[in-house]
Order: sequence, then C-alpha cells, then structure tokens
Amino acid sequence: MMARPIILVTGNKNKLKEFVQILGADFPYKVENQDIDLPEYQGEPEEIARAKCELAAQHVKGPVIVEDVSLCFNALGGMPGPYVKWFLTKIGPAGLHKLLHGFEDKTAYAQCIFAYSSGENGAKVHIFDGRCPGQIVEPRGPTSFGWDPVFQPDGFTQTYAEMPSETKNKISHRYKAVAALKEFLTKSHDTL
Ligand SMILES: O=c1[nH]c(=O)c2ncn([C@@H]3O[C@H](COP(=O)(O)OP(=O)(O)OP(=O)(O)O)[C@@H](O)[C@H]3O)c2[nH]1
Ligand SMILES: [Mg+2]
Repeated sequence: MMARPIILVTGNKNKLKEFVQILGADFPYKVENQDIDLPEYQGEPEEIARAKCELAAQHVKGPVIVEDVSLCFNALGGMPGPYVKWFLTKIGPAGLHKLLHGFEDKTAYAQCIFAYSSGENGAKVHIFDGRCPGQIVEPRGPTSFGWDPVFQPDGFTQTYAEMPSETKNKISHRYKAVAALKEFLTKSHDTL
C-alpha cells in the first residue's frame, strides 16, 4: 500500500467538507489537505485541472488530488465555466442569474473535475469528470456555498442550497467525480 497520504490541494473549505463526506469511511488511503494557492491557467476545464495537478505534484513531491469546478451555461456556450469563481466574486449568485436575462434557455451543468497524480517524475495525470445537469434560477436558500442558491438540478424542485447536504452529495457533480476517482484508486490499491 502507498505509504504516504494523498494530499488534496485546495483552499476551499466547502469543497473539502463535501469531498470528505462523499468519500466515506471505506476509502483505502489516508487523505490530507494542503491549502496551497496554485495559479490557474485559462483554457478548457480539463486542461486547467491537469495543469493544476502537475503544479500541485511539484509542490508536494508525492501523490496529489486537485479539484476544479465549472458552472457552464448552455446559452453562453459553456461560460462562465471555469471562471465562475471570478463572476461570483464580482456579481454574486443573483448576478449569475441575471446574466441569462435575455435568454430563454436557462439550462446549465455543474462540472467537477478531479485530477490525480502519483507525484513521481513524468507521472500520468488521471482525470475524473462529473457533471450534473440543471437550470439557473433566482437565488433560493442559504448562501454559505458559492452558486448553490442559483443551481437547481434536473429532477428536483429545490436548489443545491435548499436541499439537505446528504441529498446534494448523492447526486451532485462532485459526487459523480468522487465516485469515479474512488473506484480508480480503490482498484489500483494493490499496485500503487
Ligand atoms: O455553490 C457551489 N457549489 C459547489 O458544489 C461548488 N464547487 C465549487 N464551487 C465554487 O465554484 C468556483 C470554482 O472554482 P475553483 O474550482 O477554482 O475553486 P476554488 O478556487 O475555490 O478552490 P481550489 O481551486 O483551491 O480547489 C469557486 O468559486 C467555488 O467556491 C461551488 N459553488
Ligand atoms: Mg481555484
């Protein structure tokens, strides 16, 4: 078994909390968090996650996981996408909803990409992509996590913010990506 813990590099406490809840107690590795502020490149979400993972591996010099999240509006060709953090800082959740004012199509998807590297020289970066389709609505519910109040997943009448965290964590973009990551790392358990 891998002797060293896997380091999840993120500065976002809400992401970390959900990651730990979703991962559960039956994960065969020890995971620790390091809050390293990594620069994020521009580009497609997968390229951003890959570059972030390579930088994290250089810092940690061991096994790392990074997460990059996008909120993609279909009417805007996928924007704000990976730049949603900056939109959120400047215009807040209500502003995100207003961006779609002139568009009939309010559909969107939340995308979570995990990238894993063993941290060895030249190691492959493995990508795990989880998506949840939904709609952008007027903000409803607690404002403790990002754009949760404006994202209503398909099949639900509540926004992510309004639903219990156990429900969000069973259907979310993050749930789907963590499930794929967990399956990969659990299967590799004897070889890593
Ligand atoms: O309402 C939300 N529900 C979620 O499930 C969720 N997951 C991420 N986010 C936000 O979307 C942006 C992604 O940017 P991001 O992936 O670069 O994250 P970050 O910079 O905060 O952390 P990190 O890069 O250190 O890991 C940031 O504003 C995050 O707060 C979410 N908001
Ligand atoms: Mg970030």
